[in-house]
Amino acid sequence: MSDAVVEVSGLRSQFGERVIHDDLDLTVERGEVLGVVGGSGSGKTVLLNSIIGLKEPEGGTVKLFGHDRAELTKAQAADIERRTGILFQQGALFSSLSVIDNVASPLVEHTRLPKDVIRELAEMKIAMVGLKPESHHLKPAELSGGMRKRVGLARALALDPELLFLDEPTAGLDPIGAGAFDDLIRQLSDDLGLTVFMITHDLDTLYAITDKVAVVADKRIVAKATVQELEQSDHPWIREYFLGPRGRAVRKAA
Ligand SMILES: Nc1ncnc2c1ncn2[C@@H]1O[C@H](COP(=O)(O)OP(=O)(O)OP(=O)(O)O)[C@@H](O)[C@H]1O
Repeated sequence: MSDAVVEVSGLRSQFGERVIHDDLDLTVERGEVLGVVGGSGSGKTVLLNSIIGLKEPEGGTVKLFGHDRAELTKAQAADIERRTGILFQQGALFSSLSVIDNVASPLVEHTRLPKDVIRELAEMKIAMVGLKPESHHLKPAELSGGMRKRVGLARALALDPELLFLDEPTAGLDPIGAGAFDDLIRQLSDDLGLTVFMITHDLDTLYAITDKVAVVADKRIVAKATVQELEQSDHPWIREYFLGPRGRAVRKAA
């Protein structure tokens, strides 16, 4: 039996007349770290939004943990929300809340745990992403971009999700910060068995931590394979991406 955590079949997405996805299929297996790449405007974020329920598909089905999104009961929707963590591109932190309150917010919303337990759990998550206790009382505006991403990740992990969505997690980080963030995600996946769906433009990330890479082009997923397999692809966009100058530089360094 397949152990798919995400199953997208025949997805059609449109804005007015404009078709973004047409008959798109994608499966994400349990425990997999999947990179999602594609040209600018190819529909990666729209795909993410369709999977997490921020965009209603115009056709096809999206299943999470075996449940069709279109047929969820309220209880199932809440259960899926609890089992899913999301790190948006800009971190999407609450600017008026401190680091610890940001990380605690999903616990406050989704559990009835006592305050001190919530605090302890939030502190654990903050430590897990490599931030020091001194950061607890800082506000998002007082943090560097890399720290903000870590806080966003700690918040995404607050409810111990099985499935984590990341939208360009290393964008805006310097190469050393990005490398450290990659290592952290891989380690979390290995230690906690997390399934990761990660949109990225970062070739270093793809080579360093993904099990498979899905390529969005021509309104569908044109390939889902390892980076080594994609290097052999005949698809023009994939060839340019992996075998162009940037791809060559990354492979040389690897
Ligand atoms: N709310 C919206 N209304 C109309 N068009 C939209 C909307 N959201 C996205 N689009 C269009 O859908 C297409 C896909 O957008 P999407 O953000 O998914 O691209 P992307 O692959 O994530 O790009 P990038 O790598 O540049 O972030 C784009 O052409 C965009 O203009």
